[in-house]
Amino acid sequence: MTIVVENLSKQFGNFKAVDQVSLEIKPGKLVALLGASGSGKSTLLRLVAGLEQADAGRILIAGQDVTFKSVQDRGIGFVFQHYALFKHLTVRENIAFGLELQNLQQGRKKGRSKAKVEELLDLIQLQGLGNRYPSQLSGGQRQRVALARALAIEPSILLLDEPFGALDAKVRKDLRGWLHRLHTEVNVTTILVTHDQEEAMELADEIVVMNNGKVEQVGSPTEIYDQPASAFVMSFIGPVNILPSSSCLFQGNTFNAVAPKIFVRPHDVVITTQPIGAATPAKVSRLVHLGREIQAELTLSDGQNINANIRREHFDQIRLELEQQVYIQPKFAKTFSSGGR
Ligand SMILES: Nc1ncnc2c1ncn2[C@@H]1O[C@H](COP(=O)(O)OP(=O)(O)OP(=O)(O)O)[C@@H](O)[C@H]1O
Repeated sequence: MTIVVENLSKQFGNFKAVDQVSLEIKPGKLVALLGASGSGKSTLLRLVAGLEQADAGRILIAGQDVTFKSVQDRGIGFVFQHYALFKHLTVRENIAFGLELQNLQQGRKKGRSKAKVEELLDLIQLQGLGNRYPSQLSGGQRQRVALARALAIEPSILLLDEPFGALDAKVRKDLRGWLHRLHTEVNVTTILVTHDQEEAMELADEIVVMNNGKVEQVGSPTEIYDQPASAFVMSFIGPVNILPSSSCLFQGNTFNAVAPKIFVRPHDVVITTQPIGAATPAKVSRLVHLGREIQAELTLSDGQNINANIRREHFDQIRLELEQQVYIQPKFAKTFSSGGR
């Protein structure tokens, strides 16, 4: 179902947590709200859920104005980082919980949930663990059960607030792959709140970058990375060197712009061991081995530091060493008219 948010605002005291946000989320898409802590992501999600009341603006779900509708009337499934499973219920009972409640409300017989619960156990790949209690599961398994519980009522929208936030990096990565497959299968319109840009890049059809309660940019992961709309987006998504335009790196090349700051991605810094063209001399001050890439910290003659990422094969060819003199050139650089806000 399409979700439309129009000029939505929410204040806590004098603090604008969500400030005139407008968005359109297309049916079946997975959209990530990405931003630093305190940027208003969770508040926006809670407004869509109906857990907070907006001060101004409207929320439309499938064309219906739900701004003043209760949580129950919005047909939404939630998974929060700290929204624990019921400890005294088994996995099966946890998944069935919302369904049983629905049966009760709609005057239907119990039992109806059985087949649905088995189907969901299949979907989350925990077929053998239906009779376990939450304390007998790993953190990743618990979050999968939480997702199955949210999906059980066949929500028209799924809202996920840092669903893998408390888990370690390896489990998070596995669950990301799993959530991607699950979303392709059930295809429910989903909003995912995360502060993890890798998670957003990997999972989302579209990313909404938030900053200070406002939307900085909406776009596909590629658009956000390759065509950042602002200095904030460029520095928030992916590593970047931010240098004054007076830096010696830009003398003698076309990147010497009028903007006060110039942004260069570490993989756009070309390193050679011999002087070529307008390349600037620099010294290797640190080498960090990141597996397939090596991060070289280089010091320019004006004392500025700049990071360059070098692919393993290239590194093996040029064989850099600490304190070595090299020559660097930006392959690509970007400026913003606001001057690096
Ligand atoms: N109930 C509340 N009362 C007062 N201030 C609040 C309340 N809820 C949120 N805030 C404030 O609103 C701002 C936005 O909070 P929100 O939780 O939406 O941010 P977030 O981007 O989700 O951050 P995080 O990633 O840390 O969860 C924060 O400064 C927060 O302190």
